[in-house]
Amino acid sequence: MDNTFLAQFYGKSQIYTDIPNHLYKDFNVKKGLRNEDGTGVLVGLTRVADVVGYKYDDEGHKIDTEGTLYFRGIDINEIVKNRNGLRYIYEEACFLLLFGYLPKQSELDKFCKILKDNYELPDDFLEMNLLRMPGKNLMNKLQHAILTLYNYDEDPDNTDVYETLLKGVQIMAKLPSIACYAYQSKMHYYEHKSLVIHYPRKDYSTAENILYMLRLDGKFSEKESNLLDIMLLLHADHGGGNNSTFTNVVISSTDTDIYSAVSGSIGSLKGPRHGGANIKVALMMDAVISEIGYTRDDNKIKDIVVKLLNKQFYNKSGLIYGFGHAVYTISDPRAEVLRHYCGIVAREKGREEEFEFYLRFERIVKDTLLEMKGLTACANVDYYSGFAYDMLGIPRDMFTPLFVISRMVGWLAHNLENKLYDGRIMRPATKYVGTINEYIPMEER
Ligand SMILES: CC(=O)SCCNC(=O)CCNC(=O)[C@H](O)C(C)(C)COP(=O)(O)OP(=O)(O)OC[C@H]1O[C@@H](n2cnc3c(N)ncnc32)[C@H](O)[C@@H]1OP(=O)(O)O
Ligand SMILES: O=C([O-])CC(=O)C(=O)O
Repeated sequence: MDNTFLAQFYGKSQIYTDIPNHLYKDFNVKKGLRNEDGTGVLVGLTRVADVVGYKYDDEGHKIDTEGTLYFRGIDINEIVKNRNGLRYIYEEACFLLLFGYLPKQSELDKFCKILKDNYELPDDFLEMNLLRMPGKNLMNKLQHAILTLYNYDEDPDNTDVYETLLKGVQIMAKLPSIACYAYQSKMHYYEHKSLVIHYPRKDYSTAENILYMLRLDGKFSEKESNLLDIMLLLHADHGGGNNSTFTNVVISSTDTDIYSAVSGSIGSLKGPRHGGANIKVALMMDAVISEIGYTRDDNKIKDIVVKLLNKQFYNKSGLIYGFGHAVYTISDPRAEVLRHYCGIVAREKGREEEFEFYLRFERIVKDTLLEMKGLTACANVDYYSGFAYDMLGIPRDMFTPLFVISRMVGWLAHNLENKLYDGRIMRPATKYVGTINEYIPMEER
């Protein structure tokens, strides 16, 4: 495509289209839907999850606190701590998020059975949509696959709340197979690897099936599936304000089908400032480690951190992926859990040197962000998740798709809540700040 003219039009357009930055302040526009103090503009009420990173003192000043994440009022740390050998901790969290209470064993069994009965994909779906049409990016492929599921639904445009629950649970159950097969298909087509297709097993949990479907020999240890189960739990929801969940609710508020809304959420989660940060962290750490190795020299690490912030290294975005958060400043509770597990697994797998480097890098990034940008920022969930997945032998292509598998339940829970208790089409306003112009006939321009 010859872009010369487009470049010329684009260059000329800026005289006509420019919006001076001060106007945002003049009209009190909340850029990024944020208040002056960085907190999010209130756009809804929820009882699904609470993301706590600050409180207000008596004078109304924002005070940063350690991060806490509650699912239906229960601290996620309590869920992780009380695991007690349960194989279905993620499924238990799904029940909790969807129905608001902790299931009795019999209720959890019934819920898991519904998921298991829906694990498999419709006839010909695997062949027609995944094997014959491999995708070079799994997130885009997931969007495509979800939109295609619409065609297999007899009543896809039914947006009734209960129907949405049924459809959503079916999507949740099928996502692990879709993602794993999309990965296998990509590897086979683009990398000429052997095509591995294991059908999901009904005696396996979501976490177990993912490991089973990804591995050639289908084998995994209990420790590995336990860690993945916890990771799925940690990613399952993050309140109504995170970009992909908000996207879901915005799209659904038009009363469109759930397949369109989920596809939109996947598009949002792919972004490197959101869920896609987990791949960026892995790539950034590759670049850092190949430059300075697992050095214990803080100065060398600081130099590279400064270069990252000054847009002189890696992708020159100026961002350090895996750090910072819209709500958490002092700590992201999910990163705390993951750091703990990464330490344990790294020792078992002989990867202590790498883990210690991650710890040092984390400390220096935090100090440098404060020093250079005045920003109190912590490692977020995406900083340690890739390292953990890597130790589980999970390929990078699957990092963000795993987030989708896990977060689907959060999207669904907020979608249902919004349908039940808000239900109005989302329609904020923008202020026109251009001029009013005459239409000039062609011969006079
Ligand atoms: C699952 C998740 O979505 S967790 C988040 C995953 N994303 C990442 O890890 C990407 C890196 N982090 C970021 O881009 C940001 O911290 C976000 C998107 C997570 C949050 O963004 P915001 O809430 O807008 O950031 P915040 O208001 O705290 O940032 C203020 C300033 O600090 C900068 N900043 C924030 N995080 C970082 C970072 N990781 N590296 C460098 N600078 C940063 C911002 O660019 C901004 O600078 P500016 O005023 O010069 O433009
Ligand atoms: O809350 C956010 O903005 C991003 C996040 O951590 C998540 O969605 O898990």
